[in-house]
Amino acid sequence: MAKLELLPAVDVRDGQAVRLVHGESGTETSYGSPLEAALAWQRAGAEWLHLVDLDAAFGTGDNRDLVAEVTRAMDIKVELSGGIRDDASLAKALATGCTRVNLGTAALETPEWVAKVIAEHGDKIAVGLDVRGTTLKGRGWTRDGGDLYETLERLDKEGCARYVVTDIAKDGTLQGPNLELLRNVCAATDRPVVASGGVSSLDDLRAIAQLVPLGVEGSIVGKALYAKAFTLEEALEAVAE
Ligand SMILES: O=C(O)c1ccccc1N[C@@H]1O[C@H](COP(=O)(O)O)[C@@H](O)[C@H]1O
Repeated sequence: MAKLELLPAVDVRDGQAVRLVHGESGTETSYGSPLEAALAWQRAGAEWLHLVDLDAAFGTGDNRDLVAEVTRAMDIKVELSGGIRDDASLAKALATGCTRVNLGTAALETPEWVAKVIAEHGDKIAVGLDVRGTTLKGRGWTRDGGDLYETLERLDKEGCARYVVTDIAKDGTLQGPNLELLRNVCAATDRPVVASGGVSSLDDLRAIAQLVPLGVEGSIVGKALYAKAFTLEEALEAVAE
């Protein structure tokens, strides 16, 4: 059985590595330098980094130069997201050397552009399906963007390579992942799925790893690592079993 990939997260707001609760602006807990956080995950054995420019996602400015610096400093694969919504922001993101980008709002608001960049860049493009219930959310998770399964069907037809599925109700809460949502999305698409939101324990990661045969390829881990619920080394060992 393929191993579950783990993607430790570094979310950047106002130049700092932060965690939010339910993705809500104003709930930030700060964890210092994004570069130091990213290097710490790399030293601990991460093969991937999930790097988010939260200001760009919220429309409160951006940390583009900083996330580019962090990406360039990494020897590991980087999934870059936040505010990648047009040709200029996509070109800048891809120029960092990241392995892939994750598009959120654009997939909801400018579907023609997303279809075009999927056709041009293939698996360098993932789409983030950030949901409350089955309603997609864009613009810093503040604006409704349509139905999850209708959008998934459209993106599948356009050749989208993979999806990053976040249950907003779980994100940053340490309440455990939404396994039912992950199972439902895997049943609706044959593309790989990266799970996001709610991981609180090594048992949560083992439960997500059980979904690998269904199509779950990886899991983002954020708050649990920063809150020291377990170490990244322990997490990597747990999913290697
Ligand atoms: O990751 C978060 O906590 C988060 C919170 C609120 C908004 C967005 C968040 N994350 C990432 O942002 C991108 C979406 O950015 P955009 O809509 O394309 O500008 C999404 O991929 C999430 O990874």
